[in-house]
Amino acid sequence: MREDIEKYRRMSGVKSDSFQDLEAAPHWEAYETGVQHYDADEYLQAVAWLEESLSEALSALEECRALCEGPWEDEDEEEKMQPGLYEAIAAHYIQVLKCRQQCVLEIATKPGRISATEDFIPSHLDLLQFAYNQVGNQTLAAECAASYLLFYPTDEAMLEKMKQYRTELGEDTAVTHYVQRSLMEKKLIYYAVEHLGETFNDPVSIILIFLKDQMLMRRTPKSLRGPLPFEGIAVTMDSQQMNGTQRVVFDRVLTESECKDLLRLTKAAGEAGDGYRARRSPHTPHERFEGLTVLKAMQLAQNGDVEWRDAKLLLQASEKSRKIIESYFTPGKKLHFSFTHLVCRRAVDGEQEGRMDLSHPVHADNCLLDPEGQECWKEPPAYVYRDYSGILYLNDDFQGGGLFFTEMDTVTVTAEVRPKCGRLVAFSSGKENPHGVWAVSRGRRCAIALWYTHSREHAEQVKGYVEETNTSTSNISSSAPRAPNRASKTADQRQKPGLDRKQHPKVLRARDEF
Ligand SMILES: O=C(O)CCC(=O)C(=O)O
Ligand SMILES: [Fe+2]
Repeated sequence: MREDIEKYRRMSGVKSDSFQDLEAAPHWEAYETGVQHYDADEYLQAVAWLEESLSEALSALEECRALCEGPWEDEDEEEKMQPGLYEAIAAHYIQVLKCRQQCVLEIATKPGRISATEDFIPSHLDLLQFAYNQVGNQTLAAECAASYLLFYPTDEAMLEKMKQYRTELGEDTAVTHYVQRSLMEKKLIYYAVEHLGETFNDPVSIILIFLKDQMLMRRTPKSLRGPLPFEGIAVTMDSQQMNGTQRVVFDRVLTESECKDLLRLTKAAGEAGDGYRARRSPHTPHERFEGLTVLKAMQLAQNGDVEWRDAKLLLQASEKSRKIIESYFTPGKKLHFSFTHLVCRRAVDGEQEGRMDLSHPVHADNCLLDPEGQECWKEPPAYVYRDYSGILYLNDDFQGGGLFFTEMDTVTVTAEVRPKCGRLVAFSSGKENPHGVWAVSRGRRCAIALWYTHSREHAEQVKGYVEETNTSTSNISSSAPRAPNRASKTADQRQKPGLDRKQHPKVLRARDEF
């Protein structure tokens, strides 16, 4: 392509302005220039560029929205949705609304990237608010703060700033219009979800969190969490106690004897050598990995290499965890297995002295974490279809090996979980839950790592086995007594992992174990 362009350039009559970049996104160029000035503390220039970017972004949004009016994109859907005139009109209108909502993602996607930058519009307001304040324009700073609060009405830091501005406040009318219109569209779509059997995956959930909560509160005033499908399981820590969102720790999912049986199976896993794509030490040379998939366990059982009972127990434990996580996080919405892996990490003797690394570097399970850009790119090679993650621990007789959650910076630890037999930690697989594992410095740490998806296409192919064992799942440790609540860490107890404890790679990271 470059050569072609050079060839055209050499042709007589072709001028440089004859070349037009049809993919150009002026708001992105302005945004990046604005952010560069902002980072260099050049706030006057930052303000000019960011204002330009914001107004370009809003007009790109209008253009995109205008293109949503039009014929059906999906003819199959058209056929499906033709029961009557009113229904057809409603379905068409809902499609237009969904398309318009999608536009927010389109403008927030940097040319050349697949996934959108989260909070693109609000982040303009956040930066502008600070920059205006720096250049002494409190009125405009306050306007930006007020506009930002339209997106995040309860953001404490911004509310605090608003108090400080103590000035005659206005709101940026363009942004007010944008937010109100978006809210109205979401309300209509949600009406359709509730009454017309539509489904909707909100592309931008910021306003939605607020809106959906209000709507759900009306219907289910008490708790949004579903009841657990098994007796005897304790919720030891919830999201709030873990200083995050969509995180939970359950205890007593397995009994001591079930853990023992599963640990017996891990011995076979070590021998079978089915660890992380045959790499013995995918994350650190100081530990050896041994892994066993459900399918492999079944094959080994078929060959008589392991006990059927143990292989079945692996499947039952996985299915039990799936049911618990589904009913806790997504009551009424099916979660499929996406991948299940019985994994042990064994400290290599004589390799622990002066060790600085982690057993598993900080990562998110469905996106590529970019701590510097405070982004997590939901694009391949990440396993983007993973929606929830679970880890069911089997033992605690090892040193180190705690699971920890961090902020997006990958260094500020917000919660820690000490593995032990029967403890299941579960969390949503996205950027809200970066996590890692401290070095295992002595012994062998075993757990069943579980990933789940809402997407049927990405469901793990062990369905037949699951159905076969489904009826007996409820037998495993379903009547154990409840465990006592465990004290949680408060926000001010958050710690930064010391540099002596880990390395912080600065590059984009994919989960690289398979
Ligand atoms: O074993 C653990 O505690 C976490 C492992 C993990 O995060 C992963 O495999 O993605
Ligand atoms: Fe993970």
